[in-house]
Amino acid sequence: MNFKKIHNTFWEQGYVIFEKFFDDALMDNYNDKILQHYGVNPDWEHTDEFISKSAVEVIPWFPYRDGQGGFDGIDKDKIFNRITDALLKDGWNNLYCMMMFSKAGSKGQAWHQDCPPDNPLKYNLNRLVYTHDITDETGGDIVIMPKAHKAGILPVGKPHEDIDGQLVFQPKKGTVVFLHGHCFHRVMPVKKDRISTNFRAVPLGTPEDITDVCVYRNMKYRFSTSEVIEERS
Ligand SMILES: O=C(O)CCC(=O)C(=O)O
Ligand SMILES: [Fe+2]
Repeated sequence: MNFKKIHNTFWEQGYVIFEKFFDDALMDNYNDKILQHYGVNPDWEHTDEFISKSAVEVIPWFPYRDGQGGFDGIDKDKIFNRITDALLKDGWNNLYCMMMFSKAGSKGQAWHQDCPPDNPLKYNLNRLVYTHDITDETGGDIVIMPKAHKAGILPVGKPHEDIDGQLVFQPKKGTVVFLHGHCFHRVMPVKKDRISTNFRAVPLGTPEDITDVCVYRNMKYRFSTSEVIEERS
């Protein structure tokens, strides 16, 4: 693996993608485990105000916070973590591991930045791992605006509207996407139940609550208090 090239691609584009990174058996095992957690008809955890205003429909689960863990096949993978070393050269910590579930027929996730981009040195690194194929049938493509980690704040606009230059991806089982938290991204509407997993990391010295405030095109939202902290128009 050419870690220097990976580093350069990530820092130029704001993301870097690896296909077939994890093997099918591990992904199937984790996919089943996640589905079992959610059960067949999970309830939304966010407030109705958040869901309607943000155009985000996703139910998060933090398995390591529940003391269940159980995803070390990803979390402790040597190459996965060596790539992280290469991206965050001055050291890093795990932030948290978050599983995400979106029901068939739901909106996906509107354009956002995972944290405000006020300080370019304060950000989260998404390490997204896909445990099942994303296809035309499933919907839920991930859309990324390349280089937007250097573009300042996400422009005001309609939550799901296309942005010139956006790239649409359908990650397959075992794909890993390393994505800068300031890089604009969204998830297209979901046609079949969708799972994604995120083993978030942060550079050393980043506050633990870095992702508490998320930037959308129409607002900034604080998850810990479930409130819109700024309307954007
Ligand atoms: O589920 C995805 O593909 C992306 C989710 C996302 O926006 C995130 O984890 O920050
Ligand atoms: Fe995100």
